[in-house]
Amino acid sequence: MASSAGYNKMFPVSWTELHRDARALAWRLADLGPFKGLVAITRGGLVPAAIIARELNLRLIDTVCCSTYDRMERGAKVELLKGTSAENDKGEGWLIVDDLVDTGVTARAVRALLPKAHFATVYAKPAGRPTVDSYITEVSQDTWILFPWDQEAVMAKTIIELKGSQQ
Ligand SMILES: O=P(O)(O)OC[C@H]1O[C@H](OP(=O)(O)OP(=O)(O)O)[C@H](O)[C@@H]1O
Ligand code: HPA
Ligand SMILES: [Mg+2]
Repeated sequence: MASSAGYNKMFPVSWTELHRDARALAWRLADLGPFKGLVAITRGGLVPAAIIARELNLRLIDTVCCSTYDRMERGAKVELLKGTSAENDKGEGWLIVDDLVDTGVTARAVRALLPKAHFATVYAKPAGRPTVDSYITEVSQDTWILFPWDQEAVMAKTIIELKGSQQ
């Protein structure tokens, strides 16, 4: 059964902010390498991975393909759709990149495949924080991080309309 984690705040992230935060993560990772290559966790890890690979001059990029959430609903388990050749050496010397860690279930599943890799996310929530090695920005557990690829421009409600809908 799917479970909803009770998100009641939105933290919208723009393309510019995501680029800045991914570059800040790359600065931190630059002192921890060199890495053999980078494993991006699809799909959310793909954009930060491209930015970080550029900054660290990594050309060897692989993916672990998995699916945990359907929109804002968490599924019963992490579905692993594709692994990586980095598993041959348990991920030693590899960098894993994802957009965020929330509950940590995705990170734990990928760590089981690549226990020796360095796991980095741009954003982290408290429950998942212990499962990653590096991150840049922490947000509270009841916050949904709204990535730029999940946003569209719409006409905002006025304050009077918003107040009216609360009455
Ligand atoms: O810490 P967790 O509770 O496991 O949540 C974090 C994971 O959930 C999201 O992926 P999602 O399954 O939504 O797929 P997507 O990357 O394709 O959007 C996000 O990109 C992380 O990979
Ligand atoms: O806060 C989030 N934002 C986007 N995707 C997610 N997947 C788990 N938590 C989140
Ligand atoms: Mg993901």
